[in-house]
Amino acid sequence: MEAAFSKVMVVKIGSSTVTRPDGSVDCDYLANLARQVACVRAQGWAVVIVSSGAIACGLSRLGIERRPTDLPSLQAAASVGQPLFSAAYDEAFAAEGIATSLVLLTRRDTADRTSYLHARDTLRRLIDFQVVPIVNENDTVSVEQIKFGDNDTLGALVACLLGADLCVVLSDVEGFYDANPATHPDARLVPRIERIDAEVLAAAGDAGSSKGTGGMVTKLRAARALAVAGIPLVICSGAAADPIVSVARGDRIGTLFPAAHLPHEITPRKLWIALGDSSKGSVVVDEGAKRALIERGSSLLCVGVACVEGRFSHGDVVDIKDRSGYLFARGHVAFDSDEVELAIGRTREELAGNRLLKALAVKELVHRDELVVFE
Ligand SMILES: Nc1ncnc2c1ncn2[C@@H]1O[C@H](COP(=O)(O)OP(=O)(O)O)[C@@H](O)[C@H]1O
Ligand SMILES: N[C@@H](CCC(=O)OP(=O)(O)O)C(=O)O
Repeated sequence: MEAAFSKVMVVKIGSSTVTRPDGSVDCDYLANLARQVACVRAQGWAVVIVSSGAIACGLSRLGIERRPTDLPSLQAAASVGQPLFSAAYDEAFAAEGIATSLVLLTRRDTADRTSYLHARDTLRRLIDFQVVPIVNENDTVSVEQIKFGDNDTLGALVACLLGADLCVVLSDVEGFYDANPATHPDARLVPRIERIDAEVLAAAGDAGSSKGTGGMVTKLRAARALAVAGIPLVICSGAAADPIVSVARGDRIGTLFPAAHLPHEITPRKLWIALGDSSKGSVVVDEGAKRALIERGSSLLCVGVACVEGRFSHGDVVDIKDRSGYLFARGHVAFDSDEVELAIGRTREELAGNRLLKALAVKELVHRDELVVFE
């Protein structure tokens, strides 16, 4: 089949944007969305949509006004809402002559590299078939501890998976503000963020509505992974006039997070490490280790560890933070947390001189090939 598209855009749409205040599917919004997608497709963009809203829609259909807090109720609501959503998407896009498909993913799928690559191949083939895939988390079977929970991470993951050219997050705010606008009425929109540092992260708050789940925190985490992946991200209001068409045209709306120009190459496998699985704990490192990872692209050794948080096992993904709690890297660990704790406070020589602890001195805790640095 002849390639119909030259670029790929992933559009993430939040629950508040795509549902009415009562939680039902906003069919007028979907009709407008389909028209915009048809417009950018005609300009060569393949579009993949990551849409939230199944839970809100299911609760509305079940007549449940207050969002439950227990997982089975939310999962049951998603099971009711997802087919309603899929049907509404299909109808809206069919009016533009566009076929849609449903792709439901869980962390379990994306944490496993083989399943992750299969998801990529399927999405690519759907694009070849000129279908607009509608992606969501498979909430009905997701297990709490390993849920994406928010679709911002899932959107970034899909964009990285496809090596997208652009990711757009349609939210219920105009973009990223220098403080949470829900609690700071004088907060100002920031049109462009070159680097997501600790100060920027500190300005991000939780979701402002009862429907949204991630707020700005998860959007910024997604933005960091996208930046290292070389994929620009725009966060803008889903209620703006034709936001997808505007962003595709290069209009300055919302907040742009441009792609980072890193000195080191980031492989697809590293992007999978950044986003595929949830972290099982954290490793807090000293300044020397932080510099070695960022400036020299070194592996992380146990001697650089100040403390560990949570319990993790060999092969798990962990967050890597500095002493102030600033998360700057992620990677697969080669030791269990109990083993790492044995190394804390000991010099490399002490470890090397101890028959039982020697491995902690010589083997990397996180090998550079298993490490993704967000700086
Ligand atoms: N610094 C910030 N800038 C903008 N919005 C913020 C910020 N901090 C927290 N928020 C909140 O994040 C919300 C958007 O995230 P969320 O509720 O998850 O919506 P969505 O469903 O669009 O993903 C905003 O409505 C706002 O209340
Ligand atoms: N997977 C969930 C979406 C999770 C969620 O609420 O995300 P968001 O509205 O983007 O903050 C659903 O479809 O209801």
